Amino acid sequence: MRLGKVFFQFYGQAEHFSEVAKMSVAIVGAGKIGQAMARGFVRAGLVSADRIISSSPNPECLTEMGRLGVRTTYDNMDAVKPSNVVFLAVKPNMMPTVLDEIAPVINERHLVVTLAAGITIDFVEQKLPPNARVIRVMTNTPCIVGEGATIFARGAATKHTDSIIVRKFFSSIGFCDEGDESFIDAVTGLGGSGPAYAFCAMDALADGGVKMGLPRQLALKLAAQTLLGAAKMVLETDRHPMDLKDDVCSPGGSTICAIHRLEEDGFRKCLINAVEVATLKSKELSQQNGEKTDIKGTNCEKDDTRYASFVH
Ligand SMILES: NC(=O)C1=CN([C@@H]2O[C@H](COP(=O)(O)OP(=O)(O)OC[C@H]3O[C@@H](n4cnc5c(N)ncnc54)[C@H](OP(=O)(O)O)[C@@H]3O)[C@@H](O)[C@H]2O)C=CC1
Ligand SMILES: O=C(O)[C@@H]1CCC=N1
Repeated sequence: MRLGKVFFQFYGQAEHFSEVAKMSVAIVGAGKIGQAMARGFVRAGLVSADRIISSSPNPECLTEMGRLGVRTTYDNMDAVKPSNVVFLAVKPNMMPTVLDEIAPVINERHLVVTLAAGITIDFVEQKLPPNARVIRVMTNTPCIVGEGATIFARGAATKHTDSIIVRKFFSSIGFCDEGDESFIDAVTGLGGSGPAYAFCAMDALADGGVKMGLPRQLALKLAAQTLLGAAKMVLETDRHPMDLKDDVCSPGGSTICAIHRLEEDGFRKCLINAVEVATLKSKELSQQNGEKTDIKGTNCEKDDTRYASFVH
């Protein structure tokens, strides 16, 4: 009996996995993250480019998608109607318009996957027909090279198989796990925005190398490879980062002097604050609940009183 159940689960999942390759995929919004996902899925061999159709009013974005072999359209309905999985990759303030537009054609065949920061599952469900299957995802641009970090949360009408499908998509382009929706704003502040912090760190490290006489290209390569190596050690050794840090700090050596300087200059505090303000910004988008979302109008600078208690 138990073995039968295991067999059922295995073959049930395997069937869904192979079915993903046969699915028709819409990516509504052909911008940075839409393109990164499309590239990632195609590069991973999960779906062929011709099974993806992407819509956007932006001709340059569509040209980029077209270069991947992805079909393109200016009309969201052309993308959504024939698809099984619909990724919504437009800015949060466009979500109400796009949801109103696609709602009339969404039915039980569609799995709607929303990527918009701060837009809740509840908001999307309210805009779509009853029982629409909605999954909220937060991912990041390294999915373009198969190293994304994705957490997803399921809506009320989704089934276990929908989880399997989303997991299959995002596991093909990096780490993916299911989490509570209440995590998603913090996931945005850390994982969604995090690549930007890492790119800034890399550039600054390279500047340091250049200041000390290294050629720019070599400095950048060293900075990138060093962050990659450090990340791999954390992921593969199961040791705490501070323990790994200790191995680098020779007694009386150069690294401990640099660590002292980083502490004096508030390096760790800066990163904690960055994750905090990005999370709060994402939460603020949730509170505005889409319709009133105005990214440009929001000031999350250090002197903004809304953030004053969090940014020291
Ligand atoms: N960038 C990232 O790293 C991540 C982004 N996200 C989320 O993904 C979403 C997209 O972000 P991002 O890719 O950075 O943004 P972009 O501005 O790069 O892309 C948005 C795309 O949507 C298009 N668009 C605008 N209006 C419509 C419409 N009515 N119908 C269809 N397409 C439309 C835009 O065209 P045009 O340029 O003409 O406006 C553009 O092609 C956001 O909600 C963001 O929160 C989530 C995770 C990571
Ligand atoms: O900056 C943003 O709002 C989006 C969400 C996470 C990454 N980019």
